Amino acid sequence: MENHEKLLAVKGITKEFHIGGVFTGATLTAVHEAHFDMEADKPEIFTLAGESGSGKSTLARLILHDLEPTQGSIVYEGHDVTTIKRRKELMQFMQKVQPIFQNPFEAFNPLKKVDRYLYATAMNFGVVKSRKNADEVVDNALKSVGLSLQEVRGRYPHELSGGQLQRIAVARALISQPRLLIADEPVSMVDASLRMSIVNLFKDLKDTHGVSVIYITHDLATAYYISDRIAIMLRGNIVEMGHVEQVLSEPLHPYTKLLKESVPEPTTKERWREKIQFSTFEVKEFARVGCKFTGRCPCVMDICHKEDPKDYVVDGRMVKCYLYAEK
Ligand SMILES: Nc1ncnc2c1ncn2[C@@H]1O[C@H](COP(=O)(O)OP(=O)(O)OP(=O)(O)O)[C@@H](O)[C@H]1O
Repeated sequence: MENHEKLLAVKGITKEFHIGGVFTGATLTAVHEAHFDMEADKPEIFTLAGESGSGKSTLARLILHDLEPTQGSIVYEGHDVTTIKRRKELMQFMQKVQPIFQNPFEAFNPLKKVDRYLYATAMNFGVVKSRKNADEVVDNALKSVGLSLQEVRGRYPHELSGGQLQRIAVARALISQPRLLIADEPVSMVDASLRMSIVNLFKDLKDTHGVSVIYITHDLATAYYISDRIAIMLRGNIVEMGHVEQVLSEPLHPYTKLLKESVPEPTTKERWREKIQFSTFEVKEFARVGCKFTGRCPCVMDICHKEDPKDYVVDGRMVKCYLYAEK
């Protein structure tokens, strides 16, 4: 693929799901007109954060071409991913944009030696012509995640820790030399004591290998620690987006403020507290006209019930809230 200014441009992407029965069903907008860019010449860690059901995974699946959008486009290095039809194009795209999943134990068959996955990936993407030539490629990928082929060769998943397995999953993703990793809650199933090393690994991949990462999490503490920018999602909408320091130190959207307050101060003991669940609000909030946060917002105004707020730019960050509408 050629060089382009933007690595990724998400343009007004929307995904609706039909829920319930044929006659009694409803439409749930899991992602609503999301847009953001990532620069090609400036690797970054971009976090999508928000409570459960805010649309983070749906947005990730849309970018990965795993779901078809209802509306909008996703442009990777100048190519609209949403129009990919041919397998060859899909393989070229997958080579450059790789997913990392939440549960490393599910990513590997317990009856299969883990190195086989790495060799198969090298072959499938045509990185090497034969398995005989793959040792160096596999070893290099493992070394980028702090392991080696010698340590991993011939071992089954149960012989490795969750942290090691997640590293191997990252190594596997690196074999095709991707420019973008999409990591959906990559540390939440990993033992607490090993999480920081995985989080640091993403930072290291960005700094030393120029790999950009879309990091999806509930956890604002790790988001703060590794991200360059952050987008806060609420019921399918990106409600605040900007530099992580700015958004999390001085949040503007009342929802970002609430999320921040739900997280304890990042003492080493408590920083990993995970889920922020508000699931009883979920269905009501998705169906709400106007801002989805009106039922919980301490600053709610009449206008908020009537129409979706626009994206306002305040001090270089985007915030979707009438409090910041130009007077
Ligand atoms: N295939 C589907 N059919 C119907 N509804 C779906 C489907 N996939 C997701 N949803 C709904 O879309 C909304 C957003 O879900 P999504 O998984 O993207 O949120 P999330 O922020 O990633 O949550 P979590 O952190 O719990 O994974 C939820 O209400 C979910 O139930």
